[in-house]
Amino acid sequence: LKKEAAKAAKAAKKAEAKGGTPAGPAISTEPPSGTRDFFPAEMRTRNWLFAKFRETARQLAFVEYDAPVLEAEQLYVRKGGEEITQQMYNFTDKDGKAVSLRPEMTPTLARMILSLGGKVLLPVKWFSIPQCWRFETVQRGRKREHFQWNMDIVGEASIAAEAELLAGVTSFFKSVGVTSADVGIKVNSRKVLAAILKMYGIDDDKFEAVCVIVDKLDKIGPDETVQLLRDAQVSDEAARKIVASLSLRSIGELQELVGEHPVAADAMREMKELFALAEAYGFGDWILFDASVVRGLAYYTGIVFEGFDRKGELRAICGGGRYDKLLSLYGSPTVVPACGFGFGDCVIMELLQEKGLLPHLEPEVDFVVCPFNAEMRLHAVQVAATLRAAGYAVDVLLANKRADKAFSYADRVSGRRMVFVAPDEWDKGSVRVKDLRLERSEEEKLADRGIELPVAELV
Ligand SMILES: CC(=O)Nc1cnc2ccccc2c1
Repeated sequence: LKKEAAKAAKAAKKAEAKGGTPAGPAISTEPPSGTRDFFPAEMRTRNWLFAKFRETARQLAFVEYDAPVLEAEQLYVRKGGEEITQQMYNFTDKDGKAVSLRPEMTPTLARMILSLGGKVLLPVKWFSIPQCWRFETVQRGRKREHFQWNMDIVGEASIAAEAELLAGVTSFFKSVGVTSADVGIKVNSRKVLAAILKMYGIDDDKFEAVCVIVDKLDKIGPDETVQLLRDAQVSDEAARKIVASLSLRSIGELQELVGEHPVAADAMREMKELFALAEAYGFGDWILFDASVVRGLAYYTGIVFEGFDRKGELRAICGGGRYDKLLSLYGSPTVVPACGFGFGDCVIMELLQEKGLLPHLEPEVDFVVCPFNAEMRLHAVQVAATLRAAGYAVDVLLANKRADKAFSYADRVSGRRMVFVAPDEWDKGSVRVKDLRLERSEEEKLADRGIELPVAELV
C-alpha cells in the first residue's frame, strides 16, 4: 500500500508540474507520434514550397485534383511485398469496412480515372499535393506522414511523357535555386530486368517481387540480394546476372550484357531518346543512366528515376516512373499507359535548409490600426473596414493600448504602418500614420509624430 501511495504521490506531483490537476495530467500537447504540427512560421514555409510545386505544375499545364485521405484498403493490396503496403495505416471502420489512410496517391489517381470510364479524353496531366500516411514502428522513429507532390501523365505510351515529368522535376528544382551541381536524377528502365528474366526463362509473374528485392541492393548488398532472389525461386545464375546488371555504368555496357534481346533493345532505344529530349529541354546535365535504380514500388514497368543529392547525404528527394499495367490491375478493359512521380516535402526541406535556400518569411500586415481610447474604437474599425475593402491586410488592436505597447505589438505582427485614430485629428477628418519599416532607434520611433492624413488618402 505504501508503495502504491508513493507512486500516486509521484504521479500527482509530476502532473502538478505539467500544470495538470492532482486528479490527472493535463492533456498531452504533442501531436500523435510521427506526425507534425505546422505552427504559423512552419506553415508559411510549407505554403511557400507548395506554391512552388503549383507554379511548376501550372507551367507544364498540369491541373490539380484531390481525393479523400481515406481509401478502401484493397486499393493497396499488391502481392509485391513492398514496404509501403506492409505499413498501411489501416483499420476497420464502424461499418466494418476495411479502410486505410492513403500511403501514396497513384492508386487513387488510377481509381479516379477509372471512375470516369471512357468519358475522360486522354492524355491527362494531373497533379496533387496529398498528405500520405504509413504506420511506422515507433522504434524506427521515422515520420508517419508527409505531403507528397504527385505529377502524373495518363494515356501516353511514348517516352515523351517521361521527358515531360523530368522537365517538371528539374524546373521545380531551378525555381527554388537548386542546381544540377547540387542534385542529379538517376534514370533506368525496368525493361532491362524484364529482358534478363525472359532470357533466363523466369516467369513474368515473378517480375514485381524481383523488382522489390533488387530495390534493397544498396541496403543489403549483392550477396544478400542474390540470396533473396534465390528464395524467390530465381536460379543462381539468373540471380547473379540480375545483380550484375544493376552495377552497369553505361547504356553501352548494357548493350553488351543484354543488347540482343528485343525487350532490352527497346529499353535502350527509349533511354537514348529520353537523353536526347533532355538535351533539347535543357536539363541534360541533370540526368544520368544508373542501372541500380529500381525504386521500391511493384507497379513500375518501364523507365524509373529518382532525384538524389550529389553529396550523398540525404535519402532520395523524389522518384517516379512508368506504370502501364496499374489501370488494368484495377479492372480497366483496355491497357492505359501512365507515368508519374512523387516528391515528398521532407527531404527537399532538409536540402533547402542545408543550401541556405529557404526564404525568411514574415506575416504581411499593411496597417495596424490603433484607437486612441475606447470612444475612438468606433472610428478605428471604420478606418480598418475601409482599408480592408481596398484589399489591405489590417490588424486592429483589440485592446486599447498606450503608444509604446501598440508599437511593440505592431513589431510582433510585422506591421508596415501604424494608423493612430485620435480625437484631435479625427475632428479634422484625419488620422496619424507612422511608417514602421524605417530603420530608426526606439526613441526616434516614439518621437516620430508620423504624418497626418485624411482617411480618404490612405487607400
Ligand atoms: C522522408 C520521409 O519523411 N518520408 C516519408 C514520410 N512519411 C511517409 C508516409 C507514407 C508514405 C511514405 C512516407 C515517407
